[in-house]
Amino acid sequence: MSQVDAEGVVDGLRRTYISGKTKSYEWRVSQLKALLKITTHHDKEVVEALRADLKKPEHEAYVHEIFMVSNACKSALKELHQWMKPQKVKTSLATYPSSAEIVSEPLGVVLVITAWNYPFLLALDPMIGAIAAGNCVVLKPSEIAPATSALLAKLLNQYVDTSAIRVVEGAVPEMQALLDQRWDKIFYTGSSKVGQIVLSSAAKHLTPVVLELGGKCPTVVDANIDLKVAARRIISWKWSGNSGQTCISPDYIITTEENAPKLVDAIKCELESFYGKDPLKSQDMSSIINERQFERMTGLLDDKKVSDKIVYGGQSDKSNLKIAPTILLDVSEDSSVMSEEIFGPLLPIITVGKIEECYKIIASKPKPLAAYLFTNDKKRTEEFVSNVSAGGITINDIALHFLEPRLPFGGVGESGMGSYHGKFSFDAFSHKKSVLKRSFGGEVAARYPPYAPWKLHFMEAILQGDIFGLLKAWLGWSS
Ligand SMILES: NC(=O)c1ccc[n+]([C@@H]2O[C@H](COP(=O)([O-])OP(=O)(O)OC[C@H]3O[C@@H](n4cnc5c(N)ncnc54)[C@H](O)[C@@H]3O)[C@@H](O)[C@H]2O)c1
Repeated sequence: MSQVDAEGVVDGLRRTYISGKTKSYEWRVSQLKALLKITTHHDKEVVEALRADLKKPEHEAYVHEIFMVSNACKSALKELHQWMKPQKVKTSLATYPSSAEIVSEPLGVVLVITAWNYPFLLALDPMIGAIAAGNCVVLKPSEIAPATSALLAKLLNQYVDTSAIRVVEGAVPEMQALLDQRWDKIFYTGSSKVGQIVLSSAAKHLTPVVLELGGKCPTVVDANIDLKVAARRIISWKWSGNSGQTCISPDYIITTEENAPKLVDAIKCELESFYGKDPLKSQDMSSIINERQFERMTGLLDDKKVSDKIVYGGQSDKSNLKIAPTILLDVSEDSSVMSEEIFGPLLPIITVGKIEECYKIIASKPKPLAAYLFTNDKKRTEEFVSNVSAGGITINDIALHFLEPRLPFGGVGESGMGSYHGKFSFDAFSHKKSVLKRSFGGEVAARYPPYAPWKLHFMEAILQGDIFGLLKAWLGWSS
């Protein structure tokens, strides 16, 4: 796509937006229903595309992507009317007599850029918010998941109103052409490195952004818990979560020296019950997305600082781009596996004397997208929630805050800015317009010149909502 093509796409959408078509409730509902149809009429094709891109098991394709998109559509369809309603707010003495409301208005023409790891979900989930809020949208899927990118382009062209919703496939040149345009919002999911490129391009036009980035998500495992349940839940969003290629997968574990061997045994035992003795042959685990990521992952294991720390797994099969679930015990803090986001099937365990030492380790790294704690101790839970700054937290499970549509999903610090899901998606793509209405009554002479001391006292009392002060000023008393 050339610069001129990108300009053409945006100009076309801007004309549609100005026509006012996308603002109506009916248009929004029709487009959300079209997205829902994609999930119900073409689910098998989506499963096939995800298998081609990631060897994603059918179960994960449905649970982590297709059902998530259809649920988000259904909940937007159910709640849209309510979301669109102006929200009445109380007014103060300063504006008396008046009424006030917050009106949600669409932003205009928005760009949604997505990552490859959940290429169906991460494309359509933000789009649901953008459409519900009444915007025109360009979707740029990830070229690194080409089968899903092509399917999204085909299905969206077939189902949605292409005068308002467009898909632009491609890689860096297409991204650059798109980023050179003026947008009313950019919603980006991906790495921090590209997030910086997006943010600096957006700055040229003062375009607001949502950045959904990654980071190293810590998982703290306390003593005296049900280790079998904890192990199963950790596995479910580490290896069963796209082979660890998930932004909210546990990146590393912190536990006590005493607890570590028991935890390792529990994870090993559950891994074997899930994937058998030769996990490389299991059909229930995704592959690594491509050779570049495969080499990066095996490179992390070849690091001298970690190669003798493998206590489970470590096998790989380049021809199938598979890496076995791998546990590393007591890796050094300055190894690459502990300094960069792993985003794959390796799980380092850091041991400490006392569990409270976890706070220092977590705080020594950039703020993560998610943090997890397994404990039976209520005080420890409160302490963790108060001490750990993260995009979101789940206690005694992994990633479940992501599934809860009434919770905002997003990062903090280096893990991102802004949030979405449910009503938060609608809000992410809306401007909250303040509207105050008055009649011609309620004139107050103190507002206007010629100014006088009593007028100043009067205005001070009005702005502070001080009725007694108002009376004093009115009657000419000074304090
Ligand atoms: N917060 C979340 O919801 C979330 C979800 C999934 C992934 N992630 C994060 O995303 C990262 C992995 O995703 P990724 O590798 O697809 O990200 P990426 O940043 O490489 O790619 C994302 C998008 O940026 C484009 N892009 C790539 N290089 C570019 C460049 N030089 N200039 C302009 N555009 C470019 C790609 O075409 C793609 O559409 C991980 O860090 C992960 O934690 C975050």
